[in-house]
Amino acid sequence: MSDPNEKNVTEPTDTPMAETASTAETGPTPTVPAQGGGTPSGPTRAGDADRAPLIELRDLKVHFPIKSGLLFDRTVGYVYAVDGVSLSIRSGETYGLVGESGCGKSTLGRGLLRLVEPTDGEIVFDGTDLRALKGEQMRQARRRMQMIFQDPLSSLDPRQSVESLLVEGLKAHGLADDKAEVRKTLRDTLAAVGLPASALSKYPHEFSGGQRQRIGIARALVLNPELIVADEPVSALDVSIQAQVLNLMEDLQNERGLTYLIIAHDLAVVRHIADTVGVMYLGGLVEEASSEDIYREPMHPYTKALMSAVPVPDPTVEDRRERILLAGDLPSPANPPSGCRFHTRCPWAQPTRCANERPQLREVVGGHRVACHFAEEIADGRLRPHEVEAELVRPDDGAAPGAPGELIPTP
Ligand SMILES: Nc1ncnc2c1ncn2[C@@H]1O[C@H](COP(=O)(O)OP(=O)(O)OP(=O)(O)O)[C@@H](O)[C@H]1O
Repeated sequence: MSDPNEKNVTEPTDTPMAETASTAETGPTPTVPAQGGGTPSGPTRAGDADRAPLIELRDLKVHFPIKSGLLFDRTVGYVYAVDGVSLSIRSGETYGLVGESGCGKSTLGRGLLRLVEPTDGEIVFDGTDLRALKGEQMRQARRRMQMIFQDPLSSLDPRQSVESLLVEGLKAHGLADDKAEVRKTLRDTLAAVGLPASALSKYPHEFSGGQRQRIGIARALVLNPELIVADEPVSALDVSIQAQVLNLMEDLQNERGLTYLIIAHDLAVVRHIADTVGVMYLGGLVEEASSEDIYREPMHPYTKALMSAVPVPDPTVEDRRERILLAGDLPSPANPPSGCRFHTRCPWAQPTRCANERPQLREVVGGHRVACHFAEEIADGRLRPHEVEAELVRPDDGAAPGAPGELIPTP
């Protein structure tokens, strides 16, 4: 094992090292055998509606108890981090989950993998209810579902070499007995993420941010999973490096038929990589559609607000488009608003119904699901926005972004 402080490494760059690696280090997939069915072979194109769901969440809830008392032995309430989410991800699909910080995205990803124990609901993975699995069965299932974390430096133990980081997972699943095979798997996995075999003897701090994330991806990949949950996989990276890592993820998906749940607060990150996008607000899914549909015509007021905050490269379009500026913070998930959770910030909220009745996620137009009582009326302009706590800036009203614009009273 090499000395972690040894400085005989070339200056890290984010250019994939595969470009300099020998051809022997590129190409083949890991040799760890797949267990169980469900892995599509060869390239897959998501958007293929005929494909069976690889994973389905049914009314998933993750509530964290709030403890009080001297010994923290009294439960005085709950943080409703995920509060009744149903979604399904087809094999080979990329599902992008977006929403403001604190809306429950990470908890959903961790709950799906049972890294936090759900309070209620079902997680059906390749036809099996994961919540019914125990011990060894759950361990076997977990090999098929891996996670990539946001900050590779904090998720990788700095005292472990890359080899040790990668072997760890294989050992945990009893797949590290055949030394020659392990060696080959590690080299192949590194090559797949664009790193040379020489990286095995190095330590995380010897790599740049993009390369560390490649190690994080290799760590997930070494077990030859079918589903990868990537929690903010590029948000710690420079913008120029983000595209490289996202392209790598896309290539790996095409080569291995991977299914992704990609969690991101940045809409631009999921726009090009996701087939389906789900928008979360305060523990619930408020909108879900194909990436194309949701970016072309967001229907839920919250999604409209999120989208309107993303700058458009064309200055003419940028100057003319409508901005919905959400005022106020996300309400506490320990004390969520009644009825529609967004009604306290919604410029289209209507008296009584929005405050009293929680809207279900329902199909409003083909494949486009929206949790809003008034989605149709908002879409066709029958309902106009008004000022509640949000401010609407209309084009041509001379108002600078951030200033209140012309307000249209509710009829
Ligand atoms: N272990 C925990 N115990 C108590 N509350 C928690 C725990 N984990 C998360 N929460 C709370 O659950 C809510 C949702 O958090 P979560 O991290 O899932 O949101 P997020 O959308 O992923 O945001 P971020 O991008 O900031 O992580 C937050 O209010 C958070 O404080």
